[in-house]
Amino acid sequence: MYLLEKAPAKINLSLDVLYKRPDGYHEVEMVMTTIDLADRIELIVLQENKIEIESDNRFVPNDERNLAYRAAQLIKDTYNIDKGVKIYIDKQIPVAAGLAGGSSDAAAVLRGLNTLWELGLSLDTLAELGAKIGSDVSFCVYGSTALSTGRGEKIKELPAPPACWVVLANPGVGVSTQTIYQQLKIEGIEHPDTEGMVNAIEHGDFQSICDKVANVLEPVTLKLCPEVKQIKQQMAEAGADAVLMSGSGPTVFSLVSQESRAYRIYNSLRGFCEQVYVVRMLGGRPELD
Ligand SMILES: C[C@@](CO)(OP(=O)(O)O)[C@H](O)COP(=O)(O)OP(=O)(O)OC[C@H]1O[C@@H](n2ccc(N)nc2=O)[C@H](O)[C@@H]1O
Ligand SMILES: Nc1ncnc2c1ncn2[C@@H]1O[C@H](COP(=O)(O)OP(=O)(O)O)[C@@H](O)[C@H]1O
Repeated sequence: MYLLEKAPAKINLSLDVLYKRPDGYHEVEMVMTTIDLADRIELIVLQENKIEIESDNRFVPNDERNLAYRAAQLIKDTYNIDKGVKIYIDKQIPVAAGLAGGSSDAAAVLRGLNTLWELGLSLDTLAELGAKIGSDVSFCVYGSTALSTGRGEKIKELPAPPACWVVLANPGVGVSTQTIYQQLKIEGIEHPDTEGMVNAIEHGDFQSICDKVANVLEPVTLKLCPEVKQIKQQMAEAGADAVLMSGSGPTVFSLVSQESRAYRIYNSLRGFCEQVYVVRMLGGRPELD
C-alpha cells in the first residue's frame, strides 16, 4: 500500500511574542498561512515493524531526529500499530528556513498514516498529536490560514487571504529557532497589531494585510544574518507590496498583487540569493480521504 501526501510550507504574516513561560517556551500570537511550495511525502506500508526514512537532501536526518519519523512513531505507539512504514521525503522546502518544512512533513505523515492505516481520526485529534512533536505541527495538520496562540499549538481558523503572489528568498544559511527565541529581549518589543491583521484577513483587505505584516523575531535574526536586510531592501525596491521575514528566518517573503511585479522581484534576486521562488498562497484545508 502506498500514499502520496503534500506537505506545504507556511509563512508568518504576523508574529508576536507576549512573554517567556515557566516551561521555557514563549507565549506567541501568530497569523500563518500555507503557500504552494511543498515537500512530497511518499508513504509505503511495510509488513516489518520498523520506520525507514529516505531523503535526497543531506540536511534532513534519516533517523528519530526527523520530525516525520517522530510522527510515525507517535501514531504507532498511540494506536498500537505493529506494521511499519517507509517514508520518502522529496525536499522542496529549504531546511531551517522559518518555513516549517519539518513540521509540515510530520503533519503530512500524521494525515497520511491516518488514511493508510484506516484510523478514522479527525483533523482535531491529529492536531493534538502534532502538538507533541513541535509547536508548529498542529497548524500544519490543518494548513490554510489561522491565528495560532499558546506556544503555537492553539489554532483558530481564518478565511484565506485575497489571492496574491508570494516571492521567497533564502540566503542559503540555516538558523536555529531555539537560538533566535533565546536571543529575543522581551522588554522593548514593538508589538504587531495582531487584531488588525485578523480583521484585514476577515475583510479580504489586501492593502491592510500588507500594512500590518510584522515579525518581532526579525531584528534578532538580522543581527546573525545581515543578508536578511539586503534581501528586504532589494524586494522593496523591485516593487513588493509588503516584505517580511518568515518565522525565525532567514527566509524573506514579499506579497505582490501582480504576477509581472512578482517576476520582476524574482529576477532581481536570482544570482544574489541561492534559493528564490515565486508561489501562490494556498486557500483551504487539506481533505482527509
Ligand atoms: C518561530 C516559528 C514561527 O512559526 O517557526 P519556525 O521559524 O521554526 O518555522 C515557531 O514558533 C517555531 O515552532 P517549532 O519550530 O515547531 O518549535 P519547537 O520545535 O516546538 O521548538 C523549538 C525551540 O524553539 C523555542 N520555542 C518554540 C516555540 C515557542 N512558542 N517558544 C519557544 O521558545 C524553544 O526553545 C524550543 O526548544
Ligand atoms: N523532515 C524534516 N525536514 C527538514 N528538517 C528536519 C526534518 N526533521 C527534522 N529536521 C531538523 O529540524 C531542523 C529545522 O528544520 P525546518 O523544519 O526545516 O525549519 P524551521 O524550524 O525553521 O521551519 C533542521 O535543522 C533539521 O535538522
